[in-house]
Amino acid sequence: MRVLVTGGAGYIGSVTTAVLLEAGHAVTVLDDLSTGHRDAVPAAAEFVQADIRTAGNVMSRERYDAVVHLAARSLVADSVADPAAYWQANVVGSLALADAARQHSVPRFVFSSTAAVYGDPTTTPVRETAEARPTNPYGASKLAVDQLLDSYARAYGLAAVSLRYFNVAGAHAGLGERHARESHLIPLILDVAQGKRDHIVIHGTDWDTTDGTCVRDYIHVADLARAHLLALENAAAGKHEIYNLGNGTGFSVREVIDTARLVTGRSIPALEGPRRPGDPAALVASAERAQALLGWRPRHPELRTIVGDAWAFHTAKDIA
Ligand SMILES: NC(=O)c1ccc[n+]([C@@H]2O[C@H](COP(=O)([O-])OP(=O)(O)OC[C@H]3O[C@@H](n4cnc5c(N)ncnc54)[C@H](O)[C@@H]3O)[C@@H](O)[C@H]2O)c1
Ligand SMILES: O=c1ccn([C@@H]2O[C@H](COP(=O)(O)OP(=O)(O)O[C@H]3O[C@H](CO)[C@H](O)[C@H](O)[C@H]3O)[C@@H](O)[C@H]2O)c(=O)[nH]1
Repeated sequence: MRVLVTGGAGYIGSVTTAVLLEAGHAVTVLDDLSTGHRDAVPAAAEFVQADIRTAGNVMSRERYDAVVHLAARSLVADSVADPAAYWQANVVGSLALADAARQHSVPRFVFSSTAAVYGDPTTTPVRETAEARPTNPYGASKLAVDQLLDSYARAYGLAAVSLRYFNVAGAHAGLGERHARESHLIPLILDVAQGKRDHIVIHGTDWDTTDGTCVRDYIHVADLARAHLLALENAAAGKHEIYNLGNGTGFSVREVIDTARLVTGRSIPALEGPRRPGDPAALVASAERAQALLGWRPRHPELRTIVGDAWAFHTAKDIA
């Protein structure tokens, strides 16, 4: 397939591009480089620096079999402070992209949705049938696009898939997480291990969890990228499928810090801070649907491997 990957210069998009290329697909990356890096785009991919709202230009030059849409603004706290930017980039941008795909008869569309659409779920592990009640504009903007794709599949025959990622971490093929403004737990912990930050602040120790800190389901970025490949290959015309993607095991913030201490052999000082507004106590995926319908099986489910691969990338990027 010839695939247009939006956000392919970003963390998950670059790894997904690498995995699509490894599988023999041809890839064009469309990215405005707002948070991504030109040197993260695998050499075998074509690169176009542009906003998703202008994707029609790229589609009029070449026929695509699929769009894999990862480009977005994705910082929860940011979305609370500046919701207009999130509705604009994530909803207006995705609408323009979906309309361009429709106009240019691109049959398949795979979208990066998020566990954040579930808000603070009442049952765990979270299935796709759980009620979607996002607690911030970021999650709401992603849910709006899920709904948009659902209606486009029904009305226009689009083969659409929303992949609801839980907490993505790790590295693959020399590609990993390097955001100028980092908010994610694992890269921040590894910065502390490297001595770039003095300590990690634990956001709340009074949650209703085993050790009082928040619990999350960490998924290896290579496993997630493979899910995109399977989603593309299994997408069916006129249908919108939703898949939760995680390992089905939750780790507390303290457990993640302990794992990073083991993996890195560094002490990693941790301070206890207040809760971060908008955080749910626990988010653990049921990925049974992806396993049953896509045949997806995580190859790297161990937290130690996920943190170890992130650490290898984290240390290598300084040498390069
Ligand atoms: N990282 C996670 O744990 C996680 C979890 C759930 C969902 N997601 C979703 O996965 C996707 C990728 O996340 P990531 O962590 O790789 O983020 P990232 O910031 O590393 O990548 C996003 C990429 O999109 C590009 N981009 C942003 N707005 C654009 C626009 N208007 N036009 C063109 N390009 C644009 C950026 O330059 C960047 O390269 C996002 O949609 C995010 O919401 C991420
Ligand atoms: O310095 C930190 C950073 C994070 N945390 C805690 O670590 C856990 C993980 O936090 P992340 O910021 O790494 O990720 P989130 O769980 O906030 O992820 C949410 O936001 C992501 C986008 O940023 C994805 O969309 C994801 O699906 C959604 O659940 C949370 O309990 C958070 O409070 C800390 O204790 N200290």
